[in-house]
Amino acid sequence: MSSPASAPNGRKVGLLFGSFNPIHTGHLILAHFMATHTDLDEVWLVVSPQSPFKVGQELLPEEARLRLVQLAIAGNDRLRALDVEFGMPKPSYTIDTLDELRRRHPGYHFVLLMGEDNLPGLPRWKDAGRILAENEVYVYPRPGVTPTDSKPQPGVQVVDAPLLDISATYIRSCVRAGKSVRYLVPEPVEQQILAAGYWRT
Ligand SMILES: Nc1ncnc2c1ncn2[C@@H]1O[C@H](COP(=O)(O)OP(=O)(O)OP(=O)(O)O)[C@@H](O)[C@H]1O
Ligand SMILES: O=C(O)c1ccc[n+]([C@@H]2O[C@H](COP(=O)([O-])O)[C@@H](O)[C@H]2O)c1
Repeated sequence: MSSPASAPNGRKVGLLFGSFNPIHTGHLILAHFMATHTDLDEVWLVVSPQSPFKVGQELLPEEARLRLVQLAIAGNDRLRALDVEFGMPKPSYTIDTLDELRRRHPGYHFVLLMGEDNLPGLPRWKDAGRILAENEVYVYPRPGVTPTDSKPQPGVQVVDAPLLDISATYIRSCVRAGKSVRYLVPEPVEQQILAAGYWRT
């Protein structure tokens, strides 16, 4: 990946925005891969209280989702969990958070990360033109996305990485059915899901 022109001193940080309902091994492999196989120094996982595209869908409270993210990334000094959107208006518009993070961390060079399934919908995001003009986007491939769904765009790079057919939807369906999610989520996340009775009660 090319070096940024605008990061003379700052660290290059990837931002993975998500509902994380719950975080799973797909997110973790994506985040760690980006932090270690690209020019990024670290990856921050930004927990969104309310995705504009998932209004009305079942969501654990944001604090519970953040806790699961914190449990999942404990001990990985390349990854960090962010609750910056908790105090911002809902739904959670990524352009507003990018502006807020740039205000808070002027020395950092941010890169937007996403799974390939999000790419076709990106033109419909708030201020999509500005998002693409102001940010590099690194995309992790995802099963089920056909190449015609994601047209090449300047500043958008799809990394070459192992496909991970894991989704939060699938994790929730397993938990609801009383099936094990061992290895699909980290062990502390599984324990917390079971202890709290998420999607069971
Ligand atoms: N298995 C995966 N492969 C590649 N990208 C992924 C994968 N799982 C999640 N992502 C990406 O992580 C980001 C956050 O995803 P999100 O929290 O919505 O998880 P999800 O598994 O897609 O959830 P759900 O199944 O509830 O829609 C998005 O950019 C999404 O594309
Ligand atoms: O800013 C937008 O318009 C926008 C539209 C759709 C999704 N997003 C963000 O993208 C992230 C992943 O969204 P989703 O719907 O795949 O969970 C989440 O953080 C959302 O807030 C942002």
